[in-house]
Amino acid sequence: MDGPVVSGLRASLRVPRPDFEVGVDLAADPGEVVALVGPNGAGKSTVLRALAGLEPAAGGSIRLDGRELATLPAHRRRVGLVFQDPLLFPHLSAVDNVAHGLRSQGLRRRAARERALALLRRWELGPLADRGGRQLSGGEAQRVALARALAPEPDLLLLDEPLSALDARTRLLTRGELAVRLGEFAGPSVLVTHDPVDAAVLADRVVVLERGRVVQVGTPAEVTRRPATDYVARLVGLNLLRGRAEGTTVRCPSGLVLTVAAPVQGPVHCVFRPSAVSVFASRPEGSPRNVLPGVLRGMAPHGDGVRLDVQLGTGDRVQAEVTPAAVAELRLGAASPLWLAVKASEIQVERAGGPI
Ligand SMILES: Nc1ncnc2c1ncn2[C@@H]1O[C@H](COP(=O)(O)OP(=O)(O)OP(=O)(O)O)[C@@H](O)[C@H]1O
Repeated sequence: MDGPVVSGLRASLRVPRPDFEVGVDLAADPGEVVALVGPNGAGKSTVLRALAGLEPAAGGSIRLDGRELATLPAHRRRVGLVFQDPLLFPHLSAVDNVAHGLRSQGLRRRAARERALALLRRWELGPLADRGGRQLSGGEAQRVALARALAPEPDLLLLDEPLSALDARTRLLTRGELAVRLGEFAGPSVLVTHDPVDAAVLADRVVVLERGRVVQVGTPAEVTRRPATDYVARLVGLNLLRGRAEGTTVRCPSGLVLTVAAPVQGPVHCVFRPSAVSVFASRPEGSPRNVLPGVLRGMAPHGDGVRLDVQLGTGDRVQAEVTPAAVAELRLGAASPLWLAVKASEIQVERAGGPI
């Protein structure tokens, strides 16, 4: 007898590659965003392509809301796909690109166009609707590609480096929009990325792959605090604090208040590198920076420096990176009280998807 239907994605994949076999178990609940990260050639795209049905798997299963996808051809899997290249049809307008996916589901031309247009308008992309694929900027094209993937209301969304072809400013804006869309999407999403900020800001859970194997799974905060390998430590070594912005003030649920350089409104993630955190034994004087009292909870070598795990008075955890000489000078030991300082200009502010 079959067991109860498990909603979400439960995949167990085996795909042979020239140097190794990709063997990955992957789970994603409805509404959950799982980031697949790892070095070049680790097998991330292979996993995504196997889920989509674009790569023949040697074995295993892909269960989505209790349905078995592994035996279905790609077009019957109800999977939305977004790649690094938006891959829009250049001879079709933005609205017809979005309508294309709906038509392949059997919707008539007019109905598909109407639904596509309604979606573009809802996403404030209405003014782009009649532009051809070639008349869109990289960021615009990627937003239209996301609309095309989500318009048919897929059961699973797969994104392969969706932001990596964009320049830094466009990436920031598009990432904010993606965060909102992922927050609205009811199904599971799997996101392949090289960018630790993407993983930190967009993902509920991070799965780290190395040479075709899962080496770590956890929330961005867990993986940051206890990286399983040096690669993971380098990749995810970022501080991430969620809060609500009003101008240049960000208030976190813990009571922590941060000052940032650029004014924003609404739910945000504040991201900063451990190397941007200065550490003092006593409160630094006359500084316009964020000055935060805390207690040392852990210390580990990291490259040429030392990574400190500090618990703030508000309970939030912050990683700081200092030189071994500074550790000696500050006389740091277990539970040492200390002060952290972070310049407002060092804090990258990213729009978050959900309410805070
Ligand atoms: N179509 C293919 N046939 C055979 N081997 C492939 C194929 N595509 C990729 N490979 C090899 O499989 C391994 C995994 O590649 P894959 O593209 O999945 O890695 P990745 O983690 O996505 O890498 P990157 O971050 O560089 O995109 C690599 O060794 C790659 O050279």
